[in-house]
Amino acid sequence: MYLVKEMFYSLQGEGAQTGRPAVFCRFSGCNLWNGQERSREKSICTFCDTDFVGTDGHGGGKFREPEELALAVNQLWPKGVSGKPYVICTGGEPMMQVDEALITAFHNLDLEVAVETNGTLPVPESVDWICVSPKGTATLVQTKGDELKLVYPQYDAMPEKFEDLVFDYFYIQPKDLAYIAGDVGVQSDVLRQSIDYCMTHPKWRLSIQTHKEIGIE
Ligand SMILES: C[S@@+](CC[C@H](N)C(=O)[O-])C[C@H]1O[C@@H](n2cnc3c(N)ncnc32)[C@H](O)[C@@H]1O
Ligand SMILES: Nc1nc2[nH]cc(C(=O)O)c2c(=O)[nH]1
Ligand code: SF4
Ligand SMILES: [Mg+2]
Repeated sequence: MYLVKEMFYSLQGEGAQTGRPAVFCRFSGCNLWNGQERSREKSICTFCDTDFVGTDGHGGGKFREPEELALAVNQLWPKGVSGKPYVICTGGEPMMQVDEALITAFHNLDLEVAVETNGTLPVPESVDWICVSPKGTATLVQTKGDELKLVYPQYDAMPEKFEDLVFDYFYIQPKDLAYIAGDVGVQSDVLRQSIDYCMTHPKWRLSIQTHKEIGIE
């Protein structure tokens, strides 16, 4: 059984695939936060910008079989849009649910498969695009992939810790402070610090959450 919060067709807003059309499949639940605001502060991941609780979002639900979920995703790729359909498995933490059977079901329908993961759980090699976004003190187990996209700054997870891992692209993504309760800093300072870091460490590129800027999902 796969629990999905929501599914929608949009453009990848972040990282190396920015601007690319994709079906987003947002899995329910996360291993670094239970999604309840009252436990945010004491969770391992404190700045999450996403509601991943339950299955009540648009296109969300419970899918008994991998083929059933793959079909539902495939149906969100608009008829007549050329090219291979691209699905981004996100969440919540998708690797709590994504398994070989689901990846195979996607591939059998000729979909290209990406994941957005916090890197605390292993990702099968069969996934076509792996984006790892490390979180605070959480132990990283997925130490290779296509892109490493670090939300910045995180004082328990600074870029130096990750720069020798095996990824093709390294991104700094300014932390969006809008979701954090209390006095947590100034958004313009976060942006300035992120720009400064990239300008002094050319291995790292800036990733802006463009979907938030242009007002799409
Ligand atoms: C909601 S997470 C879901 C996937 C997975 N759990 C993870 O953390 O990578 C999707 C992406 O949004 C990023 N993100 C979450 N909250 C953010 C925030 N407040 N500011 C910037 N990026 C954020 C995550 O780091 C991740 O790259
Ligand atoms: N447009 C858009 N791009 C995204 N890239 C990663 C996202 C995510 O929440 O995982 C996301 C998202 O929520 N929307
Ligand atoms: S690990 Fe990802 S989904 Fe989980 S709380 Fe953090 S940003 Fe949100
Ligand atoms: Mg998002």
